[in-house]
Parts: sequence; C-alpha cells; structure tokens
Amino acid sequence: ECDSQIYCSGSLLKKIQLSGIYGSKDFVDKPTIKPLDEVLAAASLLPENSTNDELQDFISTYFGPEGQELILANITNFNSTPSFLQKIKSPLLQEFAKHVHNYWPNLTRQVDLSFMCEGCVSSFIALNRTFVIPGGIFREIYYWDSYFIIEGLLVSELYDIAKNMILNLLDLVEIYANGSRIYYLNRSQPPLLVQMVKIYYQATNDTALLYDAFPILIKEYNFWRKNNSIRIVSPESKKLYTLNRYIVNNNAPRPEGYLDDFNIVELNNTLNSTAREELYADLAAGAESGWDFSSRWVKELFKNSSTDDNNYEILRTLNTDAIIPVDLNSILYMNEITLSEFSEKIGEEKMINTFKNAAKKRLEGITDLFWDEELELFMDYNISNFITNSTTILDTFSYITNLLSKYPGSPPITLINSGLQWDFPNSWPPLNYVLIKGLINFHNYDDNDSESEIKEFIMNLTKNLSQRYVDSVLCTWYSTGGSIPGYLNKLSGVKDTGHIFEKYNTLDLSLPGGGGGYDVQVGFGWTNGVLLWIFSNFGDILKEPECLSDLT
Ligand SMILES: OC[C@H]1O[C@H](O[C@H]2O[C@H](CO)[C@@H](O)[C@H](O)[C@H]2O)[C@H](O)[C@@H](O)[C@@H]1O
Repeated sequence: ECDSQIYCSGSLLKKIQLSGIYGSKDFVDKPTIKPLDEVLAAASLLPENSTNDELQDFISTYFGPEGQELILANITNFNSTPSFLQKIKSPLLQEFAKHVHNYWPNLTRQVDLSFMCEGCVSSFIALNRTFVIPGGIFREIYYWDSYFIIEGLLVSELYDIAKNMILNLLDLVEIYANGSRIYYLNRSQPPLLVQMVKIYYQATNDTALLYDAFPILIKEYNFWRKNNSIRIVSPESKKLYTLNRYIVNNNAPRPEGYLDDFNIVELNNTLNSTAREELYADLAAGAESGWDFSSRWVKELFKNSSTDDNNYEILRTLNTDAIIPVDLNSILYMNEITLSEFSEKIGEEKMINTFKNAAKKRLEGITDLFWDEELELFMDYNISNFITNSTTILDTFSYITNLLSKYPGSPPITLINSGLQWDFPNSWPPLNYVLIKGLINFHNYDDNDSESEIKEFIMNLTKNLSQRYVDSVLCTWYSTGGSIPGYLNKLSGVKDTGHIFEKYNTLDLSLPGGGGGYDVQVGFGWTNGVLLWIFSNFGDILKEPECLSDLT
C-alpha cells in the first residue's frame, strides 16, 4: 500500500488534482526537485483556497517534468531485419511491418535517477532492467499490456528485452501492482504473467528462467486464490465453486484519476458514506480489470450514451466486484494448466496434479455458471440482484461473423454505446489478439470429430479478423500522415507523420477509438505487439487495405 502524502493521499494531492491545472495522471508522475520535507513544509503554507496561479508557482518550484525518471534505453544487438519480415508477401505491408518493428527503441526505457537530489521523491517504482512502455501518458510498465508487447518483442527477436520485461514483472509480484508507480500498488491487472513466461519459454527454451520464475508464479497464483476469490453455489446444480473476481480494498479517488473519481463519488448527494466507499472500491476494481471503464461493470443496462459528457452518471452505478468475469476465470484456468505443465518440466512432481485438479474444478465452474444455454454464449455471472449485462466479443463464432458483417473495422468490445472507452464503438488490440489466438488454438486442436468444413470456416474467420486488424492500424496511421517512401505517399494537408493508437473505431477504418477519462494515446505498445504477431502468423496472405488511395 502507498502512504505517500504527495502521490497517494493527503490535502496537497487533493488541492492540486481538484484544481484541474494538470491532467490527474500528469501531476502524480512529476518527481520532486526539492527534498520531501521541504516540499511538505511549503505545501502546508499554501492558503486553504489557493488560486491556480499559486498552485502553478508551487509546482514549478518543487516539481520537475513528468516521466523524468526514465530515459530511452540503449538497445544493443537490434536486428533491423528479423526473419518474420520475409514471410510478408506484400512489399508495402513488409515496409509497414519494418516501420513498426523499428519503433521499439522509441518505447524502450531504463531508469535513470541521477537527476534526483538527496531526499527528493517520485512515484516511480525503480525497475532494475529495461522495459517497453505503452506510450503517451502511460510512461511506466503495465502488467497486462506487457503480455501483448512481449508477443511482438519475440517476433522482433528482441529476446533480451522480453526477458527483462518478465524479470521486472516478477519483481513487481512481490508488491502486486497494476503498473510500476506507487499509486498503482493497491491493485493488479488481468494476471497474464504465467502466460508471458510460457510464450517466452516456447520461443527460447530458456529453462533457467522457468526455474527462477516458478516460485514467484506460485506466489502470485496463491495471492489470487486468497484475495480475489469468491465461493459461489450454482443455483442449478447446487455445486460449490471457488472462482475469481476483480476486487480492490480502496476508499479514496485513484490518484491518477483523482478529479473524475472525486466528482463521480462526491458530487452525488444520494450516496451515504458506505455507498461512497463502495463506489471508490468499484472504480479501482474497474481499473484492476483492465477494462476501465465499461458498461460491463455497471448495474443497469445502458443502451444509449450516458446523458452527461463525463459519463459520471453511468459510472455511479458501477458494480464491479459483484460481477464474476468469464475472462478472468478463463485466464486463471489457462494459468492452472500452464503451471501444471511447468511443474512437470522442472520436476515439481507433487504440483502437477494440484494444478490439474484446480483447472478441472474451475472448468466445471466456468461451464456451470457462465454458459448460457439459451443464448449459446459464455456470459459473466452477476452475484447481485441485477441482470447480467455483459455481451462481449468472447462469444461464439456466429456472433463474431455477425459483428464483422455489420461493421467495417475490427470487432467492437461491446455493443453498448455508453461513451466509456471499453464500450462500443471501440475495438481493443488485446481482445483482438484473444479472439484470433483462440481461433488458432481451436483450429489446431487435434479433434477427430471436427469436420474439415468447420476447420475451414474457423481459418477463414481467423484470417478475416487478422486482415481487419491490419486494415484499422494501417488506415489510421495513413490518415494521420503516415507514409512509406517509394510505396505510399503522405496524405496531403495532414501535418503529423502517422500515429499508432491504443484503440480503434469499428465504424471507420481510419479512426482511432475514443471516450473515457483521457485522450486516446499513441505509441502504442500492445497495438504494435499484436500487429507484429499477426504479421508473423499471416504475413503470406495479408493484403494491402483499400483505404490507401495514394500508392506510388
Ligand atoms: O490513468 C487512467 C487509467 O489508465 C490505465 O488504463 C488504461 O491504460 C492501460 C495502459 O495501456 C491499460 O492497461 C488499461 O487497460 C487501460 O484501460 C491504468 O491501467 C488504470 O489503472 C488507470 O486508472
């Protein structure tokens, strides 16, 4: 837990964040340039109702620019022509893939605290090794983003950086965090570290890492079992299951989202103090889910946009810890299977069956509680009185083909246009990856009963989804000024030089996603990771998108 009187709680944080002179995340990412005791002493002299000018003066006297603790890392042995590029048939797509591959150095960081004075403080958790950040305001390592980034790094043959990412995250398990900032210490994110070790091991055969990682992975697994689990009796089978949910012990605004959280909770005079605390906890749990925020976590089904611009109204009905998410439990099921396999590899005989049995039990729970016979979909399970309202792209195949026939872009994350960023019309890279990878696994599953017709259908769907993803990323990059000398001219009248975004718009191939509590960010770690992974799998069949009107 974080007890910083600057970055996590206290009157100074409140005063500055409520003034709105900086984006909430920008302020908490500023290191001090004077020792902590001096900063706090000066803060205690600030008038109760400080003006913005007074606050601005105070900040420029005592704080440096955000993100100063990090410098670009020097990447040795960067291979500018990794072998996956050869698999890409279209020369233009090959050049674009090269551009994305060459972008890694811009997102790779190392810690440099040499500028900090004696006694100065910062919210950054010093990591020992290089790492890749998502980009934009996301200047630190993020837990679940790292899985998708690592997929890309492996394709780019940047094995050392992939390993460093994993080692950094293994260090962070000790403190269990959403990302490497002290204000992220009270929550995690979708637990994908076991899977990061798995894909890294599959690519490198680095057994030594497996041995080192194993006890820490067990520690993380036990943490989820103990802290975020819930026992549920199935209303139909009457069987008892232990499953997991996102739940955070928190009763204050998230420091990096202070202004919004404060307004959502405190500007609503219908809430008593218990309800206020619950709402703060649900906001933090929404961030723990990685889907911050989505109609998926609210009490009522909103079919249309929220009536206020900030989505405060809809967020006041958050109910995150009452929803038992099908994807979190699927991740943990997958982790149990993988931990059983790891146990076998490193000779931890007793653990092999422990994890096998845990996976078996969880699978029973997943099929009993989440499978909706009538809809033929896996749904989240809601333990409160409210109806389950999640309709996500984790659904069945026909559901996906239906979505693809309706919208030109990659599949939307939900069908509810709430104005929240994890809702329609946004399409998110991690979920595109999950869909495609799931279909590949299904296709490769050695099942004699599967007819070749079904396998062909699955393969076509997989290729279609991959093409859509490439189209969205490339068309939006092009519409924001991206060009490739000799292949693609720059769109006239556009000032920028091409951006890759954190999310996309399913309604228009040339637009990024939007909504939510901050502006759409560019860079972008997981988008690039998933893109390179798609290129390495389907480079031979991917086509140039039709949106590219000015080919040379
Ligand atoms: O500052 C607001 C929130 O930002 C993060 O969430 C979003 O960006 C992350 C990095 O790409 C991503 O992991 C997450 O899924 C996004 O919704 C952060 O994780 C939140 O905790 C934070 O409150």
